[in-house]
Amino acid sequence: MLVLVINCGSSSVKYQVRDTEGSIEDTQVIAKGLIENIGTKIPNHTEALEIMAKNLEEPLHGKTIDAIGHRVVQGGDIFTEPVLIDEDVLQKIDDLSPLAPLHNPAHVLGIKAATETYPGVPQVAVFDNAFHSTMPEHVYRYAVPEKFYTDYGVRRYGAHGTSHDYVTGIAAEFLGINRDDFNGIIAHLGNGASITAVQGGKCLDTSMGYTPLAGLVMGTRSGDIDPSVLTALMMRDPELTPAKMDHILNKESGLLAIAGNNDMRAVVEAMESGDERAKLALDMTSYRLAKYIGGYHVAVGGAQALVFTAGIGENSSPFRALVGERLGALGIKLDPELNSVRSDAPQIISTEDSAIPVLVIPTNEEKAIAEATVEVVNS
Ligand SMILES: Nc1ncnc2c1ncn2[C@@H]1O[C@H](COP(=O)(O)OP(=O)(O)O)[C@@H](O)[C@H]1O
Ligand SMILES: CC(=O)OP(=O)(O)O
Ligand SMILES: [Mg+2]
Repeated sequence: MLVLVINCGSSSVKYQVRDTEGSIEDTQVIAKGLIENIGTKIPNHTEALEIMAKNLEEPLHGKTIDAIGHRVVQGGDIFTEPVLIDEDVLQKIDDLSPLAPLHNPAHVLGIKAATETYPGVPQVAVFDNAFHSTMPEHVYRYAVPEKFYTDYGVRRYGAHGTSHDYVTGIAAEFLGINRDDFNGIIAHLGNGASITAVQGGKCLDTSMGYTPLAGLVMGTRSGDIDPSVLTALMMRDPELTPAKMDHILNKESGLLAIAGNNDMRAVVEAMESGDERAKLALDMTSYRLAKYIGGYHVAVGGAQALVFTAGIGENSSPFRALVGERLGALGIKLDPELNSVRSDAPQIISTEDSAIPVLVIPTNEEKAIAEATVEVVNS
């Protein structure tokens, strides 16, 4: 079966075609690509998907796509497993946009565009929040009046779950631990970044919340902030509308606000050449992450491993080293030599006498989405 996996972000589309060859477990990549600058150089997602379809013509050699799997960040309380997309599902994904304002509107456009480009091909939505649906109530609830929860669904949902789930499975296997017995901490550090406390192979807690704005300091997102900052600023300046505030916290904050750049490579380079703002940004980012690691170590009753994944987690040894330096109290020690090796396979980067192993595991959301898509279409 040929599965097209589409990850529509707010300004980009990542896609992959995978041949499942009858095997759900081991899909092969036939073609992949990334289309950026949607909203600036490319007007909208419809045109982006037209470009994608053109790019795919040659690698597909006239073969047809059998199914399409979409990454969808937010399914709220409605979707906690992959579903076949119909009008009703599409409407619900759209209705959930306040819970993922950067992502869900883009997914809706992507699904509509794919329906036009590939009419009649079954489409499946695979939700980022699904893996986090096992969080207990005392973890996912906020200490605010109950009606916010009952009437408006205000609670922690989490994101990047497809990645956290996939990496959890690989980590347990790599360590030779039965997944159901595995307690670990998974740090998915990309443009958006989140960390998950895994207990018994399931999600116990995660740093993203009602929306993907919460938790860690990210490329352009603030992460955790005292909510009074928002109300105080908005009361002081009438020009600061909720939409503007949302934009500032999601798009103009994080590394970009402190260091003047949202790309980890550039920020590390700036720090190495003595830039004080870059150093502050990296101190803030690594400190926040280390604090979460300490908290989640306690939450899971002692993690058996700490895992780094995604763009920054897999590639930035300097950033991992900064985090590692803050974990001495837990007896966690990185091996500088192992940490400097770039590998496409799972690897250990901690010393032999580190209290727990620290791993780098390349994530593969597309593979997981393709597998889930095949399962839904076949069932
Ligand atoms: N070699 C590298 N060194 C440091 N950071 C990197 C490297 N390659 C990618 N990154 C970081 O990874 C981020 C993108 O991660 P990724 O997981 O692809 O994010 P997303 O899926 O949210 O687009 C970039 O913002 C960049 O800072
Ligand atoms: C949920 C989220 O933050 O996703 P991304 O990292 O792709 O922006
Ligand atoms: Mg990503």
